[in-house]
Amino acid sequence: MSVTALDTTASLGVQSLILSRGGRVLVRDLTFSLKPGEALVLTGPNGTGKTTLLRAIAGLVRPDAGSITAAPLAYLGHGDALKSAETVMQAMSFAARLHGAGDGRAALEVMGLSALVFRTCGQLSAGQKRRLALARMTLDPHARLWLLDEPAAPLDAEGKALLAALVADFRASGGMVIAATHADLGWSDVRTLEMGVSEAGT
Ligand SMILES: Nc1ncnc2c1ncn2[C@@H]1O[C@H](COP(=O)(O)OP(=O)(O)OP(=O)(O)O)[C@@H](O)[C@H]1O
Repeated sequence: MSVTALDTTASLGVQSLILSRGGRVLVRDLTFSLKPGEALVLTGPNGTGKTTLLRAIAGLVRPDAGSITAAPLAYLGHGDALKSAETVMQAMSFAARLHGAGDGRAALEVMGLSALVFRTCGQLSAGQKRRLALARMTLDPHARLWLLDEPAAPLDAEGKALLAALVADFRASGGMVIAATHADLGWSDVRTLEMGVSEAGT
């Protein structure tokens, strides 16, 4: 098991960022920073670059210009990246072993999935898959920044509350969160960046 001291000084810095896709500039001269414990919610109409910005911060999209300095991060995209034939327990225990984080049962319980450990991922509902993907993401003890793309889209009211609690706990431990969403996530004390209207950050 690996033990790493929590680096609560790690942060995120985005400087003079320009991002374009398909010949269209989506993000023009964006500068912002996040400190430990802070959360930023990306909003805005379809196609305005929320996913692109998250992917750029994750290092999956190359910026046209500018710089991004990010703390160790975990990225959860639109898809849940689960293998249909694996059971819930297999999906969790593989990730748990990878991160030296026990067997993952505690994280399953937090997301209300304890009764489903022997079900295959392919048999889960959309909301159950999302809960599992979120539970699995929490197993990475090194991540100081969570990048969440539409994290609550298939979640019911209870799932949304569990996600909000997960995020609040993570922030309380110095974690940072950026989430793209069309829904009201109900998180307290968040900053908002509306894409496609003003790309000026703080
Ligand atoms: N690989 C690509 N090649 C060309 N254009 C792309 C590519 N990926 C995304 N785009 C375009 O970039 C724009 C921004 O897409 P993005 O997915 O970042 O938007 P979004 O704000 O997350 O949208 P939504 O609210 O629908 O999730 C869209 O017009 C999309 O068609």
